[in-house]
Amino acid sequence: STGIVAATPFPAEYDREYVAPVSLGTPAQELNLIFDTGSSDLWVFSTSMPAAQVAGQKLYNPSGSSTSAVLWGHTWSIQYGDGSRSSGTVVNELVTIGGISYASQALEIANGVSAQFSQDPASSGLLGLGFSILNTVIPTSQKTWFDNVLPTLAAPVFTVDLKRAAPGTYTFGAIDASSYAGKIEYTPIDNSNGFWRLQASGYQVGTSPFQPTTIDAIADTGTTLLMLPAAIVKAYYAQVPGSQLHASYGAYTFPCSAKLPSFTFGIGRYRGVIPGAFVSYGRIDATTCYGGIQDQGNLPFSIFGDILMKAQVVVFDAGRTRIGFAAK
Ligand SMILES: O=C(Cc1ccccc1)Nn1cnc2ccccc21
Repeated sequence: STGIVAATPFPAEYDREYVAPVSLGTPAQELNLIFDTGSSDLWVFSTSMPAAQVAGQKLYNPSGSSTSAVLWGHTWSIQYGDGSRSSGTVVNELVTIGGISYASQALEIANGVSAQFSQDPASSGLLGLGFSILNTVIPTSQKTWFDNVLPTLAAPVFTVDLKRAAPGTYTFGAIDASSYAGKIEYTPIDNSNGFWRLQASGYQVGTSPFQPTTIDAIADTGTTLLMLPAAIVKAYYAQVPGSQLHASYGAYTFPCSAKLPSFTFGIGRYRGVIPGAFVSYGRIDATTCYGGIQDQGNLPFSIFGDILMKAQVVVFDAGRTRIGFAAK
């Protein structure tokens, strides 16, 4: 089988996150979830949550589904890199994405979420697309929806085609040859820590010479920005007049009037180009804009988040434990 769903950015012009529809239970309850290659829990806002933690999100109601079955004695609790968190209990439930169904998917029901999630009306939860070793359910960890449907897919892959301020797609089981230009360049991934972790071959700022250097990064659709080593970030903003490491934000900002250079990353001999305009993450006051490229700080790896993803077609190939990039 193959399946395709639209990936819609929120808020419209900031692309802070991308959500896609997931159908849960019988009769179907459709919720918009963040598809997240940086984690491996499928969790949803639910009717078990305190009203104070809900602000516009659609809630999954297990009692309204004839196919939900409590996974007794199982709980989950997750914390993400930005400190956001959620936790709750587990049911087995019918989960369908783009027409592809799995009848007894471990569906994690939230009975508590942190403010970052409560204050985000666009998302009713997350669909983890990382490796199942990262799943937080105890006492027995559960498989992701992608892991569960993998044997039924026409090809053991999913393709991510996010766009800037416009709906893109997640495709399961296929690669749409009309969605990209040229060839897909693949590189092996190390999934031993549960991430889609790769080594890029270097970078280039604007039209400056390419700098060969190994960049150890995870491909993470759940992260908005492109998080890189301090030296690379410094080299980028050195080419942005008026930019600064803003003391109060602890992040690079620049004058919204600045013309941003492109950012190129290497995958082997392939060069992936992120247009300068994609590096503006948004306005923070009348004249100041927030950079889409930021310092990874003390993280053990870089993070190729949505700022990079939206400039490429990215193939997550579980069959051959590799990731592919193509221009579009
Ligand atoms: O948490 C991160 C970034 C990260 C930091 C440290 C190690 C690995 C990844 N992304 N992310 C992935 N899913 C998310 C969901 C909410 C917030 C951030 C989310």
